[in-house]
Amino acid sequence: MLRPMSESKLLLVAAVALIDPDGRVLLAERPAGKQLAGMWEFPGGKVDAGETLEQALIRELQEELGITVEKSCLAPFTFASHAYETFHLLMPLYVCRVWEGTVQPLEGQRLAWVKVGDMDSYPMPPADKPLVAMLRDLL
Ligand SMILES: Nc1nc2c([nH]c(=O)n2[C@H]2C[C@H](O)[C@@H](COP(=O)(O)OP(=O)(O)OP(=O)(O)O)O2)c(=O)[nH]1
Ligand SMILES: [Mg+2]
Repeated sequence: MLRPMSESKLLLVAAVALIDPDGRVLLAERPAGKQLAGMWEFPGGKVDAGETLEQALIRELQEELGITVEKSCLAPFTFASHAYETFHLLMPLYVCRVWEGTVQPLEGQRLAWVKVGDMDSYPMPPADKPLVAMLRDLL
C-alpha cells in the first residue's frame, strides 16, 4: 500500500562494496537480534546527525571491520531507495579498493569475500537486489 512519505521516516545509511584484488566483494552477515538478521549486507550503517556520508562510512568501517579508509578512496557508485514497512531506506553505495589494515569481524559478524556471480547464494535485504545487478556490470 502506498503511504504518504510523512508517515514513514527516511533513513540514511551509507554502505560500501569493498573490492579485493581478485574482484571479490565483502559481505557481512547481519547478527541475530538485529532487523534483517541473517541477511548478508554491504558494510556500513546509519549516518548520525552532523556527519557527512563519508565520515559515517569511515567510522563504521573502523568500528565494524577495524580498517582505515581515506575519503579519497571512497568512490560514489550508486544508491538504493527502498520502502520497508516502517521506514524508507536511502542508501548510497560507494566502492573502495584501497584501505589500511586487515578486515576483521569486530562485531562478531560472519564475513565473506564473494565473487559477484556467487552472490545469489547469499540472501541479501530486498533493497540490495538492484545494487548487486549494478556490481555485476562493474566487475
Ligand atoms: N549496512 C547496510 N544496511 C543495509 C543494507 N541493506 C539494507 O536494507 N540495509 C538496512 C538494514 C538496516 O535497516 C539499515 C542499517 O542499519 P543498521 O542498524 O545496521 O545500522 P548500524 O550499522 O548503524 O547499526 P546500529 O549501530 O544502529 O546497531 O539499513 C546493506 O547492504 N548494508
Ligand atoms: Mg551496520
